[in-house]
Order: sequence, then structure tokens, then C-alpha cells
Amino acid sequence: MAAFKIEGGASLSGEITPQGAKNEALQILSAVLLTSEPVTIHNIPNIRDVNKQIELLKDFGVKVDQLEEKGSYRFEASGVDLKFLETETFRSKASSLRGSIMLIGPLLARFGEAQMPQPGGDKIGRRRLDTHFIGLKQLGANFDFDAQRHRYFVKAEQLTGKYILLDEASVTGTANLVMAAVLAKGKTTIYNAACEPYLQQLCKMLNRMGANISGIGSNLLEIEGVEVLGGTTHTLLPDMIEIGSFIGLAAMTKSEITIKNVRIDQLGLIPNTFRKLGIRIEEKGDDLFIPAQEHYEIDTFIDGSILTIADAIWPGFTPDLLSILLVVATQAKGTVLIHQKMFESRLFFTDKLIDMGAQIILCDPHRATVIGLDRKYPLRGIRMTSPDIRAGVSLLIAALSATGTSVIDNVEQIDRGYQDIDERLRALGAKIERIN
Ligand SMILES: CC(=O)N[C@H]1[C@@H](OP(=O)(O)OP(=O)(O)OC[C@H]2O[C@@H](n3ccc(=O)[nH]c3=O)[C@H](O)[C@@H]2O)O[C@H](CO)[C@@H](O)[C@@H]1O
Ligand SMILES: C=C(OP(=O)(O)O)C(=O)O
Repeated sequence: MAAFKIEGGASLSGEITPQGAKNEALQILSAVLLTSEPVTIHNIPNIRDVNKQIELLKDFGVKVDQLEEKGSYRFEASGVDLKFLETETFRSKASSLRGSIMLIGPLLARFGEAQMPQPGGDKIGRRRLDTHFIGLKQLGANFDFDAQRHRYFVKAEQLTGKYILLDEASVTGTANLVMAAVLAKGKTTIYNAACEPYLQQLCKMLNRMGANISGIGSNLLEIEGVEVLGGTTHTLLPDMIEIGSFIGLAAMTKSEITIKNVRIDQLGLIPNTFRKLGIRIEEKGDDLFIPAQEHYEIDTFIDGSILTIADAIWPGFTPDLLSILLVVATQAKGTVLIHQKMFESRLFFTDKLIDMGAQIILCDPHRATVIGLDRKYPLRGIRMTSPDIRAGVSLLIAALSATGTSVIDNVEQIDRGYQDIDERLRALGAKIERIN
């Protein structure tokens, strides 16, 4: 397992361009299975989870050509071989990332069957799949779960459109159902649908392929099924979670950073939520400029009570940035309650921040109160392990701001979602080295 060795305390400066969005990439790549025609995708990030999803496509027999432009690929799913589903390679690869679950909707819709082991991804709490399978059953699929092998099976000769009210607005669940419904017979309505930019992008791409989806961007999607979909070209949005991570990094390390071409119109509450911690963010065209800030002060609510920042389904604040906000709050002036409503194991990494000298009360698995020290006592470098992708980057930001040397083990977690992060941060002046 690789580690990062970090000399903390350096201010960074310069420009950084966000990679293409990881979670959008995982949806869009799954959708190439819906057509036998070529689909070209631009701005694909070179990160572990996305590369694994591309490998899975290749293993199914999808023709994958890397194009000259960095991050551009052409896919052609004209010769898909479902026998791969039965292999040990499929089991081990599909169970190593969360995004693999989104192969099931397109496989079922186009080829009439699919199966899946328990998918992987971050160990951040229970990550159930009920929404996916209840919805697919409503579209007419036969469903079976082999508890012994922990394997999910679906089969259907022809899916039929239905009214589906989701029990929760699951991101990957909505993507799966949309990809199944586009080839179903008749009209599907999905209410309480998730509507992250990832899903909006997926629906727009499917419409360009010939699907008929309306309500994009809302929680009420209407899908008129079509018989066949064609090829298209799609460009991934910049990764909003990476953008938020860079905002936090700049504030915490007193750095002046410009984040280039962020698609401000797609960032929802992200910039304003960081502003609530007192961080200055200036919009310059489509770039975000973060000036070097010696101090930043956390807002209170209008009545003077302590600020709470909680995650919520889109357009609420994404759970994937709460760990970053939490770490940034440790050096602010003031107090904030971070409430992680969706996942129950995402805040345990605060132990490491406490070891570094941060003042945090972990109230329960979902809530942590951070008492910002206004930089009076800088964090101290320590050795630590990256428990999940976003906690990993939060620890990395903490280490870059700390005095002394830190070592972060298991950085493969960070590599799942951040492309060449050590190299890109070195270009800004960070003292970070990858060691084995
Ligand atoms: C590959 C991918 O795209 N992963 C993202 C996707 O995961 P994923 O699609 O797996 O997450 P889901 O949206 O299904 O749910 C995440 C968690 O939130 C809970 N939940 C969900 C909806 C809801 O209305 N109420 C509720 O409590 C679920 O029970 C679950 O524990 O969405 C998550 C939530 O934005 C993100 O953290 C993940 O980065
Ligand atoms: C939780 C995340 O990813 P995944 O769903 O792939 O585990 C994330 O991107 O923060």
C-alpha cells in the first residue's frame, strides 16, 4: 500500500483545473451498454474507480478506444458477452467499487438479464440497494437474492413502464432505473428521483441517444420508452467534489488559488456553504479565486445561535463534502455543528484530527461539533490512515496545514477519486511525496 509523506506549513499558490466528475463518469460509462453504436466521452478522469469501470466494460466485450485527446474515449457495445457475469473476475472487479451497480439497469434493459455481487465503494455506513431492486421489480423484472453468495439477480424479457415512487432519492438507484426505463415499453414516472448534476447529465446524454426523458433536474422524471438507442458524444462536467476540496485546501493552508473552469452554474450550494465558514471566494468568469486568508470566521444563524451544516439530497449540500468542511472548520474562528445525516460511519476519522490537536466533539456517529481555534494552535503532523476517499483528502488537507511531517497510509483510497493529486498539489508548491 502506498503512502503520502507531507511536510506541512507551506502556502500554496497558482491555478488548478478540476478533473472530470467521478460519479458522473460512473453513470455515463454504464450507459454505453444501452446501444450498439459508438459513444464518445470526453474529460474522463484517470482515477482508480473509473478505470475499473472501463475495465469491466472491456471484459464484457465492449470495444474501448482511447482517443488522442487526454481523457477522451470511444466505446462500442456491439458485441456484449453476458457469460462474463458468471466469472470470478466479474465478481472480484464488480465488488471493488460502488459504481458497478449501475451496470445492472442497462444490462437488464438491453439484454434481459443481469446479476451483481455486493458492490464495493467507501465503507461509510450501510449502503443498501433496495431502491434499485424494488424499482426494477416494478418495471417487471424478476428478482432473486442469493444470501449465501450475496448476489443479486434480475431477469425480464420486456420491461414495462410504471409509476415508481422511490423510498429514497438514491443517486445510483435513480440512475439504474432511468437506464432501465428508457428501453421499457410505455411510460415510466419516477417520483422522489435524485437530481444531482450527475443525473441531469446522464438524462441529457440519453435524450441525445434518442431517449425521451422530461423533468430533468427535478425529482419527477417522466420517461417514454423507446425501442432502440443510438450513439452520441458526451463531455463530463468538472468534479464538484474536487472543486470543494480545493476551496477547503486553499483556506486551510492560507493559499491563493484559482480553480479554473468550474461550471459555477452547476455547483449548487457548494460555494455558499464554504462562505458560511468565512472563506472568501471570488467568481472570475467561470473560475473561482480563493485569496490567501490569515483568518476566517464561521457565521452564526441570524438569531446568533451556532451554525449547523447538514447534508441533504440535491439541491441540498452533498454529503461528499462534509468531511472537507469539517477539517476546514478546525482552523476557523467560531463553532459549527456538522451533521452527516446520510451515512453513519463517515465522521470517525475525526479521531485523527483530534490527535493532531483539533478541538472536536464527536457527539454521535452522525454529528460532530467543531470548535475553530482561529489558528492559535496549528495542527501537528502525525501518521494516519485514510479510511475513505473524502476523509482521506480531508486528512491530506489537515497534514498540509500542520506543523511537521505527516504520513498518510492507504492512499489508494484517495486515488479512487482524485487524479494524480500529489503531482497536481506539488505544482502548487505542496511538499508531498508518494512513498511505498
Ligand atoms: C458512485 C456514486 O455516485 N456515489 C455517490 C452516491 O452513492 P449511492 O448512490 O450509493 O448513495 P444513495 O443516494 O443510494 O444513498 C446514500 C445514503 O444516503 C441515505 N439516503 C439517501 C437518500 C435519502 O433520501 N435519504 C437517505 O438517508 C441512504 O440510505 C444511503 O445510506 O450518492 C451518495 C449520496 O449523495 C454519495 O455519497 C456517493 O458519493
Ligand atoms: C462515497 C463516495 O464514493 P462511492 O459511492 O464510489 O463509494 C464518494 O465519492 O465520496
